[in-house]
Order: sequence, then structure tokens, then C-alpha cells
Amino acid sequence: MDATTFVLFGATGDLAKRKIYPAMYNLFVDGKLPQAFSVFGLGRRELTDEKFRANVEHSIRTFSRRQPADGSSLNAFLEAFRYSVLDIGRIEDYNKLLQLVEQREAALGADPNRLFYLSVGPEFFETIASNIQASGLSSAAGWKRLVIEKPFGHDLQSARNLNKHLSRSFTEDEIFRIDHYLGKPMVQKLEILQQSNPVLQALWTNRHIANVQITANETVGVEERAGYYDHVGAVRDMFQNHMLQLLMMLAIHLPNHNSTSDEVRTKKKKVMEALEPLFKEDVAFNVVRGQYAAGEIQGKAVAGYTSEPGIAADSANDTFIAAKLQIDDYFWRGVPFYIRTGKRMKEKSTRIVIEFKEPLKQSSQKNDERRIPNLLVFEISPNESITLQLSTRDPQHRGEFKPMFIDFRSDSHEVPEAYENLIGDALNGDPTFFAHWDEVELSWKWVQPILDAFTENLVPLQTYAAGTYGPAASDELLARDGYRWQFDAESEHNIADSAAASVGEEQLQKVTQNEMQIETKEGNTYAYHANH
Ligand SMILES: NC(=O)C1=CN([C@@H]2O[C@H](COP(=O)(O)OP(=O)(O)OC[C@H]3O[C@@H](n4cnc5c(N)ncnc54)[C@H](OP(=O)(O)O)[C@@H]3O)[C@@H](O)[C@H]2O)C=CC1
Ligand SMILES: O=C1O[C@H](COP(=O)(O)O)[C@@H](O)[C@H](O)[C@H]1O
Repeated sequence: MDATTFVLFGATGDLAKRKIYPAMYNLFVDGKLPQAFSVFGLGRRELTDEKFRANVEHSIRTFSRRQPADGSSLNAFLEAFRYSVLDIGRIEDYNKLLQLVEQREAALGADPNRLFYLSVGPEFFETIASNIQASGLSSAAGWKRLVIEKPFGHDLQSARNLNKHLSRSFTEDEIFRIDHYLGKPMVQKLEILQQSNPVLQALWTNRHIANVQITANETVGVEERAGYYDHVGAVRDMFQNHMLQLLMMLAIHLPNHNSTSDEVRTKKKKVMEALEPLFKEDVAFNVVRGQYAAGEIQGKAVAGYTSEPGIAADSANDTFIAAKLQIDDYFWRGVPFYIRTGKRMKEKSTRIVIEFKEPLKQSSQKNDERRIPNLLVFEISPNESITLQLSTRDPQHRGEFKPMFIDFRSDSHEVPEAYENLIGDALNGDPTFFAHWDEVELSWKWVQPILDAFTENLVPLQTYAAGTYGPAASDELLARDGYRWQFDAESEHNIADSAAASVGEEQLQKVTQNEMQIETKEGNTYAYHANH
């Protein structure tokens, strides 16, 4: 891997502490950092190198999925870290930084490849990019990359302005826009699973798929981010970026060979271009806008959104959004995609559910409660799993339809954090799992009528009690088409619970992480296995 100087703006901030340092440490343990590697942490606070390293160590000990086995390997890692005071608006600080960086590169005999990571508020992105260029930090003979955190713009116009500004200092190939959902291992697996699996390839069309449901539910509320969140809401915070990226990753059809990042991006762009546009007048019919009221989560009473510290009592900000989208192309025409995301929901779960069409009509009513749909479920977080729910019934006795589950679960300790994948890719110069400008622009373009409709109050703000699955209107959005949200905690998503529910608790013989056996009253044994 190329020698790299990692220049971290916002080195004293929350993201660096909770995500970036632990991710770097895990890359180091896995031997995925360059041999010649230096980190320059930047912030206004006065810190010595020693204090900075102690802070980094603390963050690793608190947040890393792996703990240092011995001091010497941790010290070898920390040796790469240096701190420099820098005020983003002061060009002199960049000039001073350039000297320090050059000295370090000379000491290591390393090529001047520089990765600039902007872990600061979005109001600073343009100034930093300009000052990096003006100071000469980016004009050395090596490569330069700009890794930029979200949010990328506040609406379509501001995103375009930001991109125009950044492109004065960095080319598109040099800009790595982080969307941490793209770093989640299960999201990355979507691409590989589809490419290497003829079963999935054959199923991935409107001939077999009835609808797709994409959920990102959180139990947390606004936390300490009132100032930021009350201006963005669920639509900007989650929907425009993470949720639409999940949609793109699910809906792309890739060629039968290892795709290049250009191929992936081109196909993702095609998905966005084929999304049926939503007109402002139609938003109320296709989009549900919600805000949490007081309620209870896991037995604990929680406040409503407008009673949260820093939120105005009359705030109409959305903490929940659900929407129906349609992709008008050969593969997906006629398949509704339902997307929802919300705070203070009943459970933390990010998942994609594919509901297949029913070959056997069990009932003339699509939304008959007894119906057992065939589902493929990608559980993205907090735990990773892939579950195939098959509708079946005992062939001898021709009883009721029952679900049968084939379930794969990953060992959570072995699963890398999203930031590990993304920082590793940025160091390698692989842009596959970063958001290209075309995707970002098309996402904002699609979302803009929703923003306008919310601003003009064309969509009623529905309240939902904290600890639920959102407003009733979210269920109605699907019920209208004869569907319902699948796999919520109170439905069949726990393999053990659901197996017990389907055959009777006393018959459940054995459930391990990857294997389950059920013996029915008739003496039939069903074994369900996870396939590694
Ligand atoms: N925290 C999170 O979980 C997530 C954050 N993000 C994004 O990451 C970015 C950083 O967020 P977060 O770490 O939470 O923010 P914090 O407020 O915790 O940290 C901000 C950082 O910016 C530095 N900073 C602020 N003003 C200046 C200045 N004028 N000159 C130099 N440095 C400055 C601060 O350093 P100092 O005070 O020492 O000057 C601090 O290191 C944001 O874009 C956010 O949207 C994205 C996803 C999740
Ligand atoms: O980007 C964001 O994501 C988090 C949710 O991320 P997850 O990895 O825990 O699913 C969300 O809480 C936050 O509001 C948003 O800015």
C-alpha cells in the first residue's frame, strides 16, 4: 500500500473518538495500514502529541471492537500520531502544517501521498478545501484525496454549490463522500451475493418480487444533537443519503464478473435515473411524515420530541418518514419499494425485506392475516443475518401454511465496523463504496419535492408514540397495496421465537446460533441450517 499521510480535521471531535480511531486501530491489527503511515490530528484545542496519543488510546480502549493485547503493539500504532493546532479559517496554520508534514515524510523517506479527512461540521468543508489548495498541502508530487463526512448539502441547490466549490480544489476521482451505510458489511455483501449467486440473479426481477421493504429504525431520540437535527429531520438525516443508497445497492443489476467501481456507480446512477419522480402535489399520497410523542422504550418512559432539550415546543420537524417509490425500468416496473426510517421506534433494526410473489394463492385477499409470504431478509444491523422465510405446510396432513426459516448469522465480533471498511478503501483509493456526485445530485433531486411539500405543510405531521413502529399512516401506505411491513420484532424475525410460534414451544428441540431442529407432533423432524 502507498505511503500515506492522514490529515484529520476534527481530531478532537466525537466522530474521531467513537469511530475513526477505533477503525484505524482495527486496520492496523489486520495489517491493512501502509508501512509508512502518519496521522496529523488537527483542532483548535492545545494538545501535546503525548496528550493526543493518550486520547486516541482512550478512544480505542472505550470503543474498539478489539482490545490491545499488549502495550507494545498499541505503542507501535500510536507512534504514527501527531497533533497540530489549526484553526480552519487561518491559512498560516495550514502553512505551518505543510512544513510538519514535509518533515515527517522526509524522515520516513515516504512519497507525499496525502489523505485529508474532514470530520468537521459541513459549514467548514469549502474553506478547508480552498485552504488545502492555497497552502500547497495538496500540490506535492504524490496523490491527494479528500474524504468528506455528511451532510453533503441541505437541499439540491446547496449540494450543487458545495460540489462546485470542492471541485475547484479536488477532482471527482479525488473526492470520497462518506455514507457509512455503504461501509456496513451486509450492504457490501449485497453486491457480491447478487453477482456470485445464480439463484438470486434469477429472482431479482418483477416476475418474482412483489415488493421491497427497506427499514432503518432507531430507538434513540434526538440525543444531544438538537441544533443539527431540528434543521434536517429524518428526510435529510437518513432518507436522502443512507436509505436511497440502500435502495440503489439492492436494485442494481451487475454483470457476471467482478465489477469495477465505475460499473457499480454507473448502475447505481441508472437506478436513480429510473426512479419515478415524485411531484410536490403527490407527496402527501406517497410519503408519511411523523414525529414522536412521549412513550416507552424497553420499559423506560421517554419524552416526546418537542419536550427534548433544545427543541422548540412547536417544532414540526420530522423524526420519521415512510415513502413508496417505484423504479420504472425493465427489472423493477410494478414493484413498489417501501422505505421507512425513524427515531424512538420500538427496536433498533436496519433491514431489507424482499417479499416474493405468491405462486399458490392461499386466499383471494392479498392482506389476509393468515397469509405466509415467502421472504428474503437481509438484517444489516445491529446484527447481521440473512433469512429465507418459506411458506410451507405438512404435505401429509395438508394443514395450515407455516413459515420455515433458513437462517445465516454472522459472528458480530468478527464483523468489521463500517468505518474500517471505508477508511481502508479510501487508503487504497477504491471509491466503490463512496457516494459519487451523480448519485448525490440525483438523490437530492428526487427528495427536493418532499422538502418543498414539508416546508409548505402539504403533508400532515403524524405523531406516533415513542416505542412503536411509527404512525398508523405508515401501515396504511402498504395496506393500500395489500401488503404490510414484514419482520418487525412482534412478527417472525427471531428464528427461535418464530419457530416455536409456528410449531409449538414444546416441540422446539434445539436452537443454536446456526442450527435448529423442530420435531412436530406427527414425529417429523425439520432441520434448518445456516449456510456459511
Ligand atoms: N458524531 C457522529 O456520530 C457523526 C458525525 N458525522 C459528521 O462528522 C462531522 C464531525 O462530527 P462530530 O465529530 O460529531 O463533531 P464535533 O462537534 O464533536 O467535533 C467537531 C470537530 O471540529 C473541530 N473544529 C470545530 N471548529 C473548528 C475550527 N474553526 N477550526 C478547527 N477545528 C474546528 C473541533 O475541534 P476543536 O473544538 O478542538 O477546535 C472538533 O474536533 C460532521 O460533519 C458530522 O455531521 C457523521 C455521522 C455521524
Ligand atoms: O448518519 C446517521 O446515522 C445514525 C444511524 O446510524 P446506524 O449506523 O446506527 O444505523 C443516526 O442515528 C444519525 O442520526 C444519522 O446522522
